Amino acid sequence: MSTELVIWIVVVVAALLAVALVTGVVLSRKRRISLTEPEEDKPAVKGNYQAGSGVTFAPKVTEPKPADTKPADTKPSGATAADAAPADTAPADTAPVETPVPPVDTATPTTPSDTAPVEHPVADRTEVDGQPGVGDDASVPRDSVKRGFVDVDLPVEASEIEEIEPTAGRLERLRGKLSRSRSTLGQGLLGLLGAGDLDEDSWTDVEDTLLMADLGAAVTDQVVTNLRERIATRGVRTSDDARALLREVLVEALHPDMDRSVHALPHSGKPAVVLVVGVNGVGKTTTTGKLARVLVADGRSVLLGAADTFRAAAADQLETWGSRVGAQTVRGAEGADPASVAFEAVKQGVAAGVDTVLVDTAGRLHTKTGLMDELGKVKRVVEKQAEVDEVLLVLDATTGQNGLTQARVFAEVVDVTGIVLTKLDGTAKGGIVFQVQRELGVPVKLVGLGEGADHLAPFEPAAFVDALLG
Ligand SMILES: Nc1nc2c(ncn2[C@@H]2O[C@H](COP(=O)(O)OP(=O)(O)OP(=O)(O)O)[C@@H](O)[C@H]2O)c(=O)[nH]1
Repeated sequence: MSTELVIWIVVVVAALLAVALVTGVVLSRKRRISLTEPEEDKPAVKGNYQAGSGVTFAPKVTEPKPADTKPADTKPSGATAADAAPADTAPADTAPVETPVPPVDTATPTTPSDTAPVEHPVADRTEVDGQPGVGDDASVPRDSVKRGFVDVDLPVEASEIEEIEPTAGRLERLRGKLSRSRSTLGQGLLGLLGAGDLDEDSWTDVEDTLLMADLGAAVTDQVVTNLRERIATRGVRTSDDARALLREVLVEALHPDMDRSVHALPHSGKPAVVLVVGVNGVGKTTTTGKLARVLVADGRSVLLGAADTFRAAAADQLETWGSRVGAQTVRGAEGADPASVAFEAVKQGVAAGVDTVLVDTAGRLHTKTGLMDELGKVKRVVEKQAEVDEVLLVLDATTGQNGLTQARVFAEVVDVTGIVLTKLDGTAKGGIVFQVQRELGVPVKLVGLGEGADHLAPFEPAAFVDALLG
């Protein structure tokens, strides 16, 4: 073999090696590029991941109370009829419970009609804590078929409270809530009066029934005297006659002519200011929230003042109500001077031109004179900004005589202009309504008939007596 041939062989081999080397490098690069391609697809995967964060697709659901009103755009696309109603649910004294829902792909919206929902293990799980369970994929595999929208059934409570009930006729609709008082007072009295001729013992039983229902001695005297007179002059032949007479006398005792309108509308270019006062736990914050809800439903703008700086949770609770109805809440630091918070709330309300400022005050014990003086200070300080139009004293109907004692002390400190009697649903002593009005000479304007957001009713004497008599 000649030297020249050897050289050619070496050159050819070297050339082949070079070609192989270049090909190997190119193939290796190509492989790397193909690995990066899924990275470019990541936005779709990322989209799914974000959807599962709970921000966009986690409607708040509260039990047993109303949840926050969320802007419409936070509702899951493809929401069900239940979703479509305002997510305004959530009890005030309970922090709203966030219920994550399974992630829904927003990157490529589809509808159930064009893409049949595809089963997904996470969606099927009942405990939807947002984390994959054993056997689940950590995320939706990229190559899996995209799911359509998932219909999420909200708890029944949530959809029930989502619609704001009109206030007119609420007492009639909620009359069932007075069943305990009806069975003791209404049915007891009807039974006695409908039994025919009444002897002294029967009248004593009538008196006892009225006293047991917390009408108090003075109102009981008045009712019995009126009943005896009218039965004597008109006569009672049927149970319907007895019912009509009893109704007449009880309605009269409730002074139906009293002005029960809540003074919560603006005047003189300034918002109306309503102070909500009462001792701890009677339902002030709840009532403030329910009232805000009613005002907003009537088209009024409301600002809430969380002047209960004594209990931090009260401000949170009020703020929750505020967010549910779209009302701003002004609050101070825990332990701050309640008067300064009330002052600031009214100042901001005036500046913002709202219709009503509702101030929830601290529920101080009436035995603590200094603290009660503080309430007087709240009123005086607020009045530097705007007139206080209404001071609503909230009383818990289940506390009976104790509630009356509280009422007297509050009436000494501030001019109470209206009474809200709460928790009438939980007592057989609905007769407290009669007594409290007589004691204070102030009308019961609103009654609380449950913990639900719409369980606040304007007080109407005739409807109340009808509910008691069944
Ligand atoms: N059944 C029933 N419960 C009510 C009613 N009104 C309020 N409540 C409940 O009473 C409890 C106390 O209500 P709050 O509004 O926190 O009372 P508060 O007076 O603001 O209490 P403090 O902030 O401690 O002064 C809550 O569990 C309410 O849900 C009512 O009309 N009926």
